[in-house]
Amino acid sequence: VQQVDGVWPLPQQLDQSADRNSLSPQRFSFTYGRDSAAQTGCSVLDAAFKRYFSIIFPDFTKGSENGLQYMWSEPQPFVVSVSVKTRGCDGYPDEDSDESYNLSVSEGQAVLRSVTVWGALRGLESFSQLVYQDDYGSYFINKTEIVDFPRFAFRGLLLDTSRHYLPLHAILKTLDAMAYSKFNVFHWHIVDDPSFPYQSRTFPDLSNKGAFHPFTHVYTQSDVMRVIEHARMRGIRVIPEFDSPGHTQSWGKGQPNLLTPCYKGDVPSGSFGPVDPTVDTTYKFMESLLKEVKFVFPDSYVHLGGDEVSFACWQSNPNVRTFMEKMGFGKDFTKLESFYMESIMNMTAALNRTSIVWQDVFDYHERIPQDTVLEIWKGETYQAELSRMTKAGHRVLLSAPWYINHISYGQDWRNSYAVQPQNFSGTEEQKKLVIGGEVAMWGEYVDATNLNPRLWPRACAAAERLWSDEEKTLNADLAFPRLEKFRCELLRRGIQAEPLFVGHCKHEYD
Ligand SMILES: CC(=O)N[C@H]1NC[C@H](CO)[C@H](O)[C@@H]1O
Repeated sequence: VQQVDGVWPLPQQLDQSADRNSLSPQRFSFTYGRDSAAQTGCSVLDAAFKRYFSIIFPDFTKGSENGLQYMWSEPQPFVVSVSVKTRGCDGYPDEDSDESYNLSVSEGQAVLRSVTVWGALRGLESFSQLVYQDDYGSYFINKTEIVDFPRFAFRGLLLDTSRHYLPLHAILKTLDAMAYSKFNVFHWHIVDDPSFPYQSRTFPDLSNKGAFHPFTHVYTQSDVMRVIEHARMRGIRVIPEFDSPGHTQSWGKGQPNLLTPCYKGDVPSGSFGPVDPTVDTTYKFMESLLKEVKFVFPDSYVHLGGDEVSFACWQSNPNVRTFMEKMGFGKDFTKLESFYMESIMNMTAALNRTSIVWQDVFDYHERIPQDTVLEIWKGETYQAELSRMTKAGHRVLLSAPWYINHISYGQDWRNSYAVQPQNFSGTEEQKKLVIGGEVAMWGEYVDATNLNPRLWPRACAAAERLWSDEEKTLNADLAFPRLEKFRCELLRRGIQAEPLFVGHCKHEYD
């Protein structure tokens, strides 16, 4: 059995030898190193030990001697000893979490050392990918040395639960698959024009009237807490996005007088536009909503949106025009958008949260708090945008070339793989302001029936770009066999990942 270079994304340093050890589930265990700051009782790692045991040995349940019969030798014990420098088992991963780890696999044992439990999770994932089976089902692992850490700190994946509702299990399964590729941020684009599935405790009518259905197509507070905890156990941050002032049609169903009434001539047309930025009630509403978001979502970042605001409705409304005059904005509606966005970014800062906004906010030359992160999504000229934004001293996230809701025939993972997020004209300081990137799976044509095959393994290409060393991962042809193997591993783990090209897997999806 020739073992293909075994870990996706590629570790910074991976040395594998041909020496192989047999493993037997009966004699395999994860333990805490004597010098580990985390010991039994560490919620994140106790759960990870169980989870990875069943990932590695899916057909074996502890204590059932009906495991694989050994014809020729008494199984050797194999112990994985995990040592973590700082405890922090009950907290949340954040932008500064150290995810580095070292893994040394030798005869009968593996030693995994990391600074935090989040790094230990990354090491356990790599360890799990090193184990393989021969045709008789016996388990093996080769002698291996790994020194690893992520190239970028922010490695995100966006799901849109407004264009189509995604059942909770689909979100949890996506978090599982994200962890397999070492993604560490779940960008939950939770509401938008078509539906408002988030069940707000402050404004219950938002989902009562704005969801596709008030009972079956909502995320209750306990659903949201389950997502956050499931993510935490995998070292994944959850960053919610409440996108405004555009993309808010569903908000108007449950919150009267929030949206701008559009006019036809000098009478309301009956349709509504972006949030009405001219009335105080709007800012009172947004402040209450953001206060709730702060208490429900522990991450110190919140995404405020700010994309695709159409000015036509504002323009048609006489009250808005009066407001523009009063404020001295003249006919420039980007000034009105800026006024609104600056207000809610300042509200967010006052709530001790850092905001992320789409690039439109920057493109409108708005006054943006220096620590606000800008997310690039417009495909045409993202390199120029990277230069402009980092020149202005902002941290940026690159998503534009990773809008994988766009599909085509053939191996389009190669386009994602070819992206170089720091390949733009700028100083080294500017390059450092690229904190990472994000794969987007917008939901116009996606729901639980096609989410997984559309996401996986195509998202894995960006995962390697965001984790691995740039120089060692320049060649998609060299990556292909590794990604093919990883795709088969995803199938074995129950992720319905579509094929990259012609071929087969030992464990086909069933
Ligand atoms: C920031 C952003 O991407 N805004 C919109 N742009 C097109 C997308 C589909 O590709 C979605 O409709 C999304 O809501």
